[in-house]
Formats: sequence, structure tokens, C-alpha cells
Amino acid sequence: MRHWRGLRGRLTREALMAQAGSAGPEIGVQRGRTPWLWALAVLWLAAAEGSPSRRKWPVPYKRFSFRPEADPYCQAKYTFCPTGSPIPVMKDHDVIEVYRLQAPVWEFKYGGLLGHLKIMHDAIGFKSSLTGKNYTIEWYELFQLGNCTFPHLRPEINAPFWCNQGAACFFEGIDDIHWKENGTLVLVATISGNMFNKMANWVKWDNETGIYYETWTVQASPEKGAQTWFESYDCSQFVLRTYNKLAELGAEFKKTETNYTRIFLYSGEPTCLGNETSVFGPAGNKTLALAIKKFYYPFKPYLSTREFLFSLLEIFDSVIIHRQFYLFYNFEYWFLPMKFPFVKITYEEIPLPIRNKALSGF
Ligand SMILES: CCCCCCCCCCCCCC(=O)OC[C@@H](O)COP(=O)(O)OC[C@@H](O)CO
Repeated sequence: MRHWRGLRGRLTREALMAQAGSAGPEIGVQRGRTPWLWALAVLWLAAAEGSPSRRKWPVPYKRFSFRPEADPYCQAKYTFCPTGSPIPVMKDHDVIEVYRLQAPVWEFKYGGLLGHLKIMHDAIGFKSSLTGKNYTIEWYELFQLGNCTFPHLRPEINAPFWCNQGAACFFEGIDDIHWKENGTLVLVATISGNMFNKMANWVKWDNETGIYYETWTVQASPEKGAQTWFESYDCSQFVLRTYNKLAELGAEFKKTETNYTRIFLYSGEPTCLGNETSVFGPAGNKTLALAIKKFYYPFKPYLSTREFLFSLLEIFDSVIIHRQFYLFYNFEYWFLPMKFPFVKITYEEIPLPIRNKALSGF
């Protein structure tokens, strides 16, 4: 059994789909049925050897002109942003403290359990000196992490169905116990009311245009400086974007270590396979469509213990043995030629940003 990994260079969508069209769903694995196609692919790769990919990496996260209504099929296990409120307009001369908030994911359900694995959720707290009121802003999934990581395979719909929206939630109050008990609540900056108001306007734009959650960070290897193929778009990325916006507005951050959770996939150069229409539509490649759905099938939720254990074996077979992963990014499907160590959860420092001195009005 041979894998594409023995051949250097990048596979085009056509080569992968052609391979799929002849060899059946296990793309990238030679089954001895298409030697001529295999030779063609080898010749193509030899010709392409060393030709640098023309694509810009990492793939830029796609923003949209507006946030669509969520599909009623998507059901939240826990209500999104139950105590949400509009962001208030602060007095320009107000002095507002900015807090880094971090707690284990799903702490409300599992306490500090995931904190032991450093699987952490991030948010930002604000406290107004003029009013004494404090606030929390956090960015997370409308329909929980599993729905943002894997799709639903609905019998009545040919394409995988995603409930992967993520959004910002702003509400009055900071739950000190929630953040302090197993995580972090620390002052990181002090800003003016004017800066806060400008940040608030940016948050509204960011929230209206950045509409989907992406769990995975995809890189070529765990080494520092390795090529990043895709960045995640999750709670921590929102906090980082907001800190950067505040620094751009002139905020000066304290010197404190800030670590964040990321879950990595390691792969060779990804290949874009197309979107829902081009892959799963009437003119789509039926075998590729089947291969993608076959890949996602073991990830479906609410399995029995026996089904779950069997699914783990299927996932191991796809990702580790056959070194295949289908990523959904920017509402397109990507083939990832997986590499050792395949998957890794990290909790590493991403330093607080440097102030933009040109704009520091505070
Ligand atoms: C199907 C799972 C695939 C494997 C994923 C393994 C862990 C990956 C962690 C990535 C970082 C997650 C950080 C993040 O975006 O957190 C958002 C959200 O999941 C946090 O959930 P929460 O319930 O703790 O907090 C949201 C809300 O309840 C707080 O008020």
C-alpha cells in the first residue's frame, strides 16, 4: 500500500480527484487498479518537483458582508450568550481597566478537568472607573465545539451540513469566581473611554463579518517557524485580535505572560477540493464527495460506547494509517496529507502586543 507521502511536491485538486475517480474513496492510497494514472501523477509531480506553490499561506480567513441567520436545524445544547447586552458608550475621559480572563473549557460542566489538559477558554473583562460597572466579552460557538469541528451527515442533504457559527458575546459583570477558581483574571491594560468606544465599533464590524468558528490550526510541522497552512478562529483568536486593536489605538499592555490553547493538525501542503456546490453538486465528483462523507462519518456525535470505540479505530485508520484529513475552511473542503505527529494540543505564549506610540492619546 503506497501513500502520496512517498512523493514530494504538491498534488493538484485534479490529481487527487482523478485518483479518487478511479481508485474509489480511499484517495491517496494505491490499490493496484490504476497504474497508468499513478504513472501520470508521478510524471506530473516530477515535472512539478520543486516548483514553489503559487498559493499564499496561510489561507486568509474569509470575512462576509453580513452574518446570516443560523439555520433552525442547528440546535444549541446551551443557550448562546444568555445574558448578552449591547456594548455601552463610555465617556471619552473614563478610565477603563482591561482584564485577561481565562478558564477551562466547559468549566461550568466539568470544573477544572480540561484545565489539567490546558484546554482553556479566553475572554476579556472591562471595569469603568466612572460608573464602577464591569463587563465581559467573549467569542465562542453558537452550537458548541463539536458542531464547529465536524459536520452533520443528513440523509436528505447530499453535502455535509455545518452548524459552525461563532460570535462575540458582551454582557454586564465579571464572574470572578469562574475565572479565578481554575484560571486567570489579571489586569493587562488601562484605556480611556474613547479607546473603548473605538474598540467597541471595531468589535461590531469584526462580529458581523467573521461568522464561523475554526477549531484547527494546521501547520507543516511542530517546529518553530514551520509553514502555517490555516489559522484557527476561536475564542483565543478573538482575544488576540481585540488586544491588537487596543494596541493599535494606543493602549499600553503590562508585561505579563499570556498562554493560549491551540489544537494543531500537521500536514503537507493542503489541496483545495472545492466548495459545497462544486464537490457535492450535480457536476461534482461523486467519489470524492463519498470519500469526504466517509471521512466525517465516524466523528458524528452521540454514539454508543461500542460505536464510539469502533469510530476511534476508523479515525485512526483514516488520519494515521492513511494520513488523510478533510478540513472545512472558508466554506471550502481541503485535503490535508497528514504527517507525524498528526494532532497536538499546545498551551503556548503569544505575547501581548506593543503599543502604537503614534496614537497613544491616553
Ligand atoms: C470535537 C472536539 C475536537 C477536539 C477539540 C479539543 C479541544 C480544542 C480546544 C480549542 C480551544 C477552545 C477555546 C474556545 O474557543 O473556547 C470556546 C468555547 O469552546 C468555550 O466553551 P465554554 O462553555 O467553556 O465557554 C463558553 C461559555 O459557556 C462561557 O460563558
